[in-house]
Amino acid sequence: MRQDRPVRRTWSVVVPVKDSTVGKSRLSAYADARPALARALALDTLAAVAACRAVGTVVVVTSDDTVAAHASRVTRHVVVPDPGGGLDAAIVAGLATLQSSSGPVAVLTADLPALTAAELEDALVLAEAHPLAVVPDADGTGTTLLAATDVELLEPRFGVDSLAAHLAQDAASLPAGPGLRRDTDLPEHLDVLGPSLGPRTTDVLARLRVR
Ligand SMILES: Nc1nc2c(ncn2[C@@H]2O[C@H](COP(=O)(O)OP(=O)(O)OP(=O)(O)O)[C@@H](O)[C@H]2O)c(=O)[nH]1
Ligand SMILES: C=C(OP(=O)(O)O)C(=O)O
Repeated sequence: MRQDRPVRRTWSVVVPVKDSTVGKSRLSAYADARPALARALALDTLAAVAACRAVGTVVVVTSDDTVAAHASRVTRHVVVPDPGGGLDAAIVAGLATLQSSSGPVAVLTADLPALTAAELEDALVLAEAHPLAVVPDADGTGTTLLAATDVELLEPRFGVDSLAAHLAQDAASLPAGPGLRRDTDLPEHLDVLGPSLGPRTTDVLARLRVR
């Protein structure tokens, strides 16, 4: 039973969130609702992270005012301004706030609206056994979680074909639940997740339906 299992290690988790006014451009089929949807994806992801027993500090790297305001109100959350320069630069800025003494560190993308705290805990417990570990996205080419037992071991190579790049660093590939694997880049990814979507994403999509 997961609830009875003691959590052995507490992870710091870095979550990069692109400004919703420009992020999730591949969801442009949602037209003027895309920014609200991008924000909802991030807030549903962050809710699961905040509820995860294996997570201590959460570092949110963003220039999105709404997401930053939300994160700054949550205990154990730190907001780091997005330095510009893209995803890996944002992650590196988040990692720079942590030290070796911080313990194990993971990077999680913010487009996982069906993620559950239990799925994240399971992956982090598995990751304890490896210096570096990766969770492949549902397409089998990207990365949703990159985890290291020490911050010094983390060299993010997110973007196109990031799974191959992280495996080339000798990251162990971890099994994971569907909410942790299905990043939502395209409208059909939201359709696949359907009833598993978090409440904020579900709400945005429901409002669109009654328009
Ligand atoms: N802080 C920050 N986060 C980023 C940046 N680029 C991507 N991200 C985040 O990284 C995660 C994965 O990136 P993508 O799926 O490519 O997201 P995206 O760039 O918003 O989406 P597209 O415009 O459709 O490519 C998402 O949660 C984004 O919010 C960036 O430049 N800065
Ligand atoms: C950022 C990534 O991919 P995507 O743009 O497909 O979400 C990634 O998998 O590293």
